[in-house]
Amino acid sequence: MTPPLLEVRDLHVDIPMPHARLHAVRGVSLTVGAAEPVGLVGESGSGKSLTLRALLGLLPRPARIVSGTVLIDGEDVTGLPPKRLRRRLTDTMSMIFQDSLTALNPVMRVGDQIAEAPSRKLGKSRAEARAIAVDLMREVGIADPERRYELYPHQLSGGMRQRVCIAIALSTKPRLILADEPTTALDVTIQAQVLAVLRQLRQEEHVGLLLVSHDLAVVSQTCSRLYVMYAGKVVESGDLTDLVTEPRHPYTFSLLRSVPDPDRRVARLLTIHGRPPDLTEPVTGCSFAPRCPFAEHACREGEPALEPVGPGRHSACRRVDTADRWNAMVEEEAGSAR
Ligand SMILES: Nc1ncnc2c1ncn2[C@@H]1O[C@H](COP(=O)(O)OP(=O)(O)OP(=O)(O)O)[C@@H](O)[C@H]1O
Repeated sequence: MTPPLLEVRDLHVDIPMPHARLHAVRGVSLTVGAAEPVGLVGESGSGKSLTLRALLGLLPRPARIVSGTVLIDGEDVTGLPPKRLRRRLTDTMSMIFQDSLTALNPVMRVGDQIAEAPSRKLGKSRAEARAIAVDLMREVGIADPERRYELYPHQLSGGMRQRVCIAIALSTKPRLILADEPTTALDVTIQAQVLAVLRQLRQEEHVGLLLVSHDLAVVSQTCSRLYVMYAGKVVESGDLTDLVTEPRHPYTFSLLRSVPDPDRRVARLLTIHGRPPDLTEPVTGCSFAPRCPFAEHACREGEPALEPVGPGRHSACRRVDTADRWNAMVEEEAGSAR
């Protein structure tokens, strides 16, 4: 069997604080296949960005990787000397950030920023690098690329700037793009256009995608497989359609039921009360139990591991129940509260 393009095993990231240590990523494992679009979802602070940034050695200070293994095409690259490791990672992956304005150099023409990697890393002449940049601009849907090549970031709209960032990410010919909330700063129409560009890259250029978002709608439009993160851990994973139609973890269920769905018969939206646990303290029991509408006494004892719950499906819930039953319980409770 072909190994996945990227495999992460048991990644732990800590953030030393003045009087404590925040265990922000607590044993995340995931895989992304060649040309596969994979989503990483969860609410703010669940450790999605740190997971993504750790992969490219772009952790913000003072966060640091405590342990974990990264495999590319089945080869463990973690033990490579730092320079070779960096090379291997950046040859395979590039990253797109949420804020295109800070990601771009404000005093450099956008075209030159796209042409930089082809000329510096791929050894192309100025003219060749320029031609590559213009092609990339066209590929990501920037009309009139020759003219726009000359513009500075502030002269472009947010959507156009994000396209420039995608073109820069593509300029090193990566096999995988890591995208951290790439559309969060954009309005809905532009968001849809940028997501369409990412989908098209996968289909036409066979570039894999690991997309981080707090927004289930965004990942649902773009990805075929999902990892759901909560309090620094993956609590559920599986095929998008299965996971959305039949969630197997109450956190995923609650996320799905907290947004309006025109296809759903039940009208009531679920609010996830409370806050995630303080990860400077040891987690005892299921980290979601204090907020879980279905938690039992046993859920507060020992943190449940991520276990297989079906073909390609994993869930870290002791009470692997059906969404139908959960829906019925929520409706029943709503009924008795009325
Ligand atoms: N540079 C930093 N210094 C201190 N704490 C940090 C730093 N970066 C992240 N954290 C903390 O680490 C935890 C995980 O952060 P992370 O950015 O990965 O979350 P996230 O799921 O991507 O959410 P968001 O979308 O809000 O960034 C959070 O509690 C966050 O406050």
